Amino acid sequence: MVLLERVEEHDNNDLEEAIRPPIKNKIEAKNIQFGYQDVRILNDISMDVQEGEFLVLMGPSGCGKSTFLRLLAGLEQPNAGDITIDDVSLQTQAPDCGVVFQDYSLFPWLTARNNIVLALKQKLGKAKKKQALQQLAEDYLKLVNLGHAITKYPGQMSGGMKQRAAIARALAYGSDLLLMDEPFGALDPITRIQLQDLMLQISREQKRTIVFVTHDADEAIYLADRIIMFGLGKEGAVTTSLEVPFKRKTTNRKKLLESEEFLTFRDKVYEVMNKEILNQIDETSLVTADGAGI
Ligand SMILES: Nc1ncnc2c1ncn2[C@@H]1O[C@H](COP(=O)(O)OP(=O)(O)OP(=O)(O)O)[C@@H](O)[C@H]1O
Repeated sequence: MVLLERVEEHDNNDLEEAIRPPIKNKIEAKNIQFGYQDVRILNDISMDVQEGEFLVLMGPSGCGKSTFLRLLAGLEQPNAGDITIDDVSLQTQAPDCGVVFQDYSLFPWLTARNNIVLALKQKLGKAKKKQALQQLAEDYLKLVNLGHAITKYPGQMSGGMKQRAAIARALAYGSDLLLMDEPFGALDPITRIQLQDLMLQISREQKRTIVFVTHDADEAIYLADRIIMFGLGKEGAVTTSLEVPFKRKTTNRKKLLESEEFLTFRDKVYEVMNKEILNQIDETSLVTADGAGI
């Protein structure tokens, strides 16, 4: 726990307390319903996320994955049902979570370090020593291998670097939960692989609870302890849970992706995905312009 050791050096109990990684962070969503006006998006969704679990959400476009993340982040309230973290309802206490989207969302006028210092200030309030916050921000940037870029502005960084900085900021900001909505969707394949490995390292070393949305089955299987597939039921989203049946990979990535167990499980994921997609097409697309079936 490099960061904690470093914080202890700062001799600042408040700061240490505030950024200490979580001890518990079990999430439970029970009978969640959510919609906009008359349109039902989520229908009776129940699931849990275990402490330290890497949960991946998949499913066809528009089925409500991002909406569900927004509920987990406390940005929207369910119309019915409840979400709790360690038995505390999000209706009574907002979650302490960091969020990473596809589009980096860094402040362009701040350096990488100051983007994180700002997040730490928002989290910790004022009256924290500036030097301690800067040091901590640098430590988070080193954690994501950006130690060489602490004074760079977003405009001077590649997409991969910006996304690393966004991950560092989310880690600094949220300690209960890390929510990631297609965070690597805009990156080239090599950078994407590097950041997947970074996320596995973070998940392993920091024991964060992570909920991650992707459309990429290989990425999902490589990262997840469990995959929850959203599908479009008649009344809104329904889910299927798929436990990844092999242990987290300290092994060689290429070997893993070519292994029998990986390929067999991928077939199963595709089967569920295809079923959901075909259901959606049945209900929406197989109709000609004059309303007749094809
Ligand atoms: N602010 C809003 N007002 C009305 N409808 C919305 C709003 N935001 C999202 N929706 C609708 O809610 C549904 C679910 O959207 P959401 O973004 O959660 O899906 P998704 O599964 O994340 O899709 P994708 O994979 O394409 O990102 C969609 O039909 C979308 O049009």
